[in-house]
Amino acid sequence: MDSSSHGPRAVPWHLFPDGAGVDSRGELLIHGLSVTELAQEMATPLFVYDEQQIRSRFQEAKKNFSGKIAYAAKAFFCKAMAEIVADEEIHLDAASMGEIYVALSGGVDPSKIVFHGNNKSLTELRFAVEQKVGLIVVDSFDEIERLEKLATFPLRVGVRITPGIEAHTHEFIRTGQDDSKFGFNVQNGDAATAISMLSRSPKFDMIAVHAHIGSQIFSLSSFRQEVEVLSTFLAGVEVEDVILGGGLGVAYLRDERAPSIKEWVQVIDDAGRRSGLSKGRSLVIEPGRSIVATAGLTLYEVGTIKRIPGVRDYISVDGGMSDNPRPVLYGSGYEALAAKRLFDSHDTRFSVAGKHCESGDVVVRDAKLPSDISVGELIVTPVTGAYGFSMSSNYNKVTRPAVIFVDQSGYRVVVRRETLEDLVRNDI
Ligand SMILES: Cc1ncc(COP(=O)(O)O)c(C=O)c1O
Ligand SMILES: N[C@@H](CCCC[NH3+])C(=O)O
Repeated sequence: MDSSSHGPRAVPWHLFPDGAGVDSRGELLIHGLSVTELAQEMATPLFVYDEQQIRSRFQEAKKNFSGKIAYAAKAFFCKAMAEIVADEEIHLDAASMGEIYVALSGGVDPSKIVFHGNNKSLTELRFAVEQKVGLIVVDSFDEIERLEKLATFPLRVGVRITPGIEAHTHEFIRTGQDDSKFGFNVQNGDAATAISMLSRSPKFDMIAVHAHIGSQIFSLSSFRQEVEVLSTFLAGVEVEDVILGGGLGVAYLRDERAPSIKEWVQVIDDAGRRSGLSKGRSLVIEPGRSIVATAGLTLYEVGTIKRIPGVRDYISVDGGMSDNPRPVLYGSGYEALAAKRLFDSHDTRFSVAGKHCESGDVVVRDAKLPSDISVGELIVTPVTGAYGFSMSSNYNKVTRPAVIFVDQSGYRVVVRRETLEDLVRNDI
């Protein structure tokens, strides 16, 4: 038996929330609550978040960064999350009217909301103006026309620019390069034109410039480069805020290590000072994934096991691409572990499949699990806190899982599990 594949030291703790622990038999605990108990009371699949960890990631950012922090709602959002954002006095990056609505429902101060989107409709823009959203980041010439119709007093706006930076990440989640649907290109002069149009118009107060180079980025030098490029581009341009987007990567796999939020913001601060970008301006960051990814995990139950000798062994769980589409969309990797016996040897290869009518519906293509994994066992996939629940669907009319927040005082349901009635609620 491979001795490195079992025992407490073989558990990839860096992929689990800070509040994770284990009992003497190797069962996963979250703030002392056993996963068996949670699964029995709440059923599976279940999204479990360590609420304290979400708060402590915000605090880490606030403590170490000289500028402002806007949480990117797209990574994970619901009323309870909006309440944390409000409570921690964090700004909010909203990418739709829906995200603004949820933010307001959770008590986020509208003046702290930054509204993004490459195709904001007139209805969405009107809603944002009526709700007195703090900043609208203009993404296109068409949007300038739309906003001119709405502005009855000088509107606080920013300009999203595409600085031409190729960040090292999956091509679908890269956004800073010239070939992008987002923002005004620096290269062809559109960015400068948009800035001067908005600065000259009496309808607008052009107070910010925004760029975002992509997501799941491990190399801090990409962010340093972003700051330097912006500093050159903005020489002589007067703005209050320079918004640098989000994008810090997180470890999903056993052997991966990502920079911490502290390391990330220190690089940005340092580059801001050295390049002069932060002189007389506030820098703003918009982290999403790095705040919530590791705080969340998913519990599944094994339903069937299919062994195909010489080919592959499958275990199928009670969720899949409807609660985590990332493996299908981006080929993203996750770890899967037997949640009630983390110390057992995880040395046998299985494909953890979902329950959807789709061969590609895989949660983990090559998971290492105990050889005697059995029907009814609980499987945990860590690091599902970002872009899992937020990108979930009802494919095959599967109901979305519940979401619970756990802290030292116990757990609370923040999103209830969808019911069958929910599936026909909007049908006429
Ligand atoms: C404009 C903007 N800001 C912030 C984010 C959040 O990025 P991440 O979750 O990678 O931190 C995104 C998504 O990538 C984005 O498009
Ligand atoms: N949804 C992507 C990230 C997109 C970032 C949004 N701009 C992911 O799961 O990795």
